[in-house]
Amino acid sequence: MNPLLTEETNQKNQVVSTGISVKRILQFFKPYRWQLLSSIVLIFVGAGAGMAMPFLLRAVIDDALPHAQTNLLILLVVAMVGIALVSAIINMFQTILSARIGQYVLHDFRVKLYGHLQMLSLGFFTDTRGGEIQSRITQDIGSLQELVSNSAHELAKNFSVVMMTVSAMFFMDWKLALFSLTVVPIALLISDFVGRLRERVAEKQRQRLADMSSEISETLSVPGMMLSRTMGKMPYLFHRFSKTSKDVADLEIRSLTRSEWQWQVIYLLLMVLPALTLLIGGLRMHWHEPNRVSIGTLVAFIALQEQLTWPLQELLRTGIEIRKTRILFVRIFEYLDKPAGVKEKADAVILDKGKVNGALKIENVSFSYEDGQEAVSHFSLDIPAGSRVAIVGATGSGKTTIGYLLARLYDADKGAIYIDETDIRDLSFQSLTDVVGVVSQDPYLLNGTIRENLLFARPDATEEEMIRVSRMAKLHDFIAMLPSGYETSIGENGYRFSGGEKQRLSLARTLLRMPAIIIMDEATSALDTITERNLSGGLNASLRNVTTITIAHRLSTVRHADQIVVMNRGRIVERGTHQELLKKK
Ligand SMILES: Nc1ncnc2c1ncn2[C@@H]1O[C@H](COP(=O)(O)OP(=O)(O)OP(=O)(O)O)[C@@H](O)[C@H]1O
Repeated sequence: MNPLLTEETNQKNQVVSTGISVKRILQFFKPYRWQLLSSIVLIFVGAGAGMAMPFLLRAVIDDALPHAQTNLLILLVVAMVGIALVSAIINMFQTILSARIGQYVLHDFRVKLYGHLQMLSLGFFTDTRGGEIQSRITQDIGSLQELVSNSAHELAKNFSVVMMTVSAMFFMDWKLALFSLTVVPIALLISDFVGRLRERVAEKQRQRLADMSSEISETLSVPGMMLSRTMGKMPYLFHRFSKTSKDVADLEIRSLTRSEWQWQVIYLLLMVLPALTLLIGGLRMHWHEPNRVSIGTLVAFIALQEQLTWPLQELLRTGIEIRKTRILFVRIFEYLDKPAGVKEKADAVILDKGKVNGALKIENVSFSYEDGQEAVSHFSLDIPAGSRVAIVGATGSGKTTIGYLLARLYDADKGAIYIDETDIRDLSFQSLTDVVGVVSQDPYLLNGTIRENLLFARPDATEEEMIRVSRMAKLHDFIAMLPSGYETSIGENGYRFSGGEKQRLSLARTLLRMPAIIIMDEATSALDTITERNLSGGLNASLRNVTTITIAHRLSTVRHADQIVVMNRGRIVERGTHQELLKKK
C-alpha cells in the first residue's frame, strides 16, 4: 500500500489482534532458562537478606536503645550494614543477568524475523507497503527492547522489595500485615481496568507509527520526492504527514491521561494506609496482652509500608506496560506466521558450479500471481546449454514472469523447470544463484561506490576481473573518466547515474559471478541503439559458453538469438529464428 496513493492508509492496514499464547513467547526464553532460574534465585536470596532489616530496626528500638546496650547496638548496626552490602551486590548481579536475558531474547526475535522475511515470496514484498516491515523490526521490537531495558531489572528489583517487605510484615505482625495488604486487590483491579483501556490505544498507536514510518520512507525517497514534486503534491503530503504525526501525539496523550487518575487513586490509598495503621496499632497498644503491639513494631511497620509504596506502584506500572506488549507480539508473530513462499529442501542438491552446462528445460509451466488470470500458461521450452534464446512479446505478456520463475523468485503452480536435468526446486538456494544470474531492466544498486556494488556479487574478485567485466559491459571507459574512478559513489539506488549506466553496472555485476545461465530482462533497454549493438556484439563473443535468455519487446534487439519465442497472454504463440519469424510476417 503506497502512502502516496492512499488517503487513510491505517484504515486498510488494521492489524487484527489475535490471541497469542504466553507459551509461544516463553519458547524464546527457553535457551536462557538456566540464566532465568539463576535470576529468580537471586531475587529470592536478595529478598531474604533484606527481610532481616526491619527486625534489626525493631531490636534497636525495643531492646538496644531503651536498655542502653551499646554492644548490642553496635552488633545490630554492623549487621544492618552487612545486609545492605550483600543486597547491593545481589541486586547488581541480578540486574545484569536479567538485562542480558532480555536483550538476547530480543536479538533472537529480530534475527528470526529477519531470516523469516528473507524466505517469504516476492509477492509479500510487492504487497507490503514500504516502511511497514522496517517499522515492525525496528519500532516494534525496539519498543520491546525499551521495555526490557527499562522495566526488566526494575521489575525484578521491585518484585524482590515487595516480596521482602510483605514477608517481613507477616513475620512481624500478621494482623497488621493483612490489614495493610487490603489495598493490593483494589489497586490491582484499577490497574487491570486501565491496562485494558491502554492496550486498545496501544494498538492504534502502533498502527499510526507504522503509517508514519511508511510515509517517511516512501515520500522522502528519491522516487517519492520526484513524484510529489512533479505532481505538485508536496502541500498535500505535508498536510497528511502532519495529521499522522498529530494522531501519534494525541494517542499518546490519551494513553497517559487514562492512566493518570489511576495513579492518583492508588497513591491516595497508599498515603492513607500508614495513618490507619497508626490508629489500629495505637488502639491495640491499650488492649490485653496477646494483641499488644510494641512501639518498635509499629515504627518498623510504618517503615515497611513506606518501603512498599514506591515498588508496588512501579510493579503495577510495569504490569500495564507489559500488557501493552501483547500488541507488539501480535504484530511480530503475524509476520513470523506467514508461510515461506519458496522453500529449500532439507536434502537439496548442491551443484559443482564448474561442471554445470547450463541446459534449461521448461516443461508445461503455468503460474498466476493471484487466483484467476494466469501470467504464464502451459509454457514449454528447451534451451540447449550455451545457446542464446530470446523471449519477445507485448507488454504484460508474461516475459518477466518467466525470468522470475527461472530464478525461483516464485515457484510455478504447474509444470517444472530443469537445469541440467535437475528440477530447480531440488537445488540448494546457493547452487541456483551460482548458476542463474538475472539482470533486470530496473536494477537495484546499493548506496556505495562502484567498486562496492561490483564486489557485492563476488567479494573475492580481483582488480583485473573487475575491469574485465566492466569492459565487457562497455562501462570501463566511462568509469575511467570519472575523477574517483571505481571509488565513485553512486548515490541512493544509483540515482547519480543515468539509466543506461545503471543497467551496465548491473550487467557487469552479474558478469563478475559468471553464472552458466544469464537472464537479461530488458537489460539494455535504456541504451542508445549504437551502444546497445556494440554491447550485444561484444557479449555474444564473450559469453559463448553461457546460456543467455534475453527478454525484449522488439525483435530487432534479439537478431542474433539461436531461438526466439514470441509470447502473448502467457503463452508461446510463435517460435523460430529471426529470419524465420520475419518471413512469417
Ligand atoms: N506482483 C504481481 N502481482 C500480480 N500480478 C502481476 C504481478 N507482476 C506482474 N503481474 C501481472 O502478470 C502479467 C505478466 O506480467 P510480466 O511482468 O511478466 O509481463 P511482461 O511481458 O514482462 O511485461 P513488460 O514487457 O511490460 O515488462 C501482467 O498482466 C501483470 O499485470
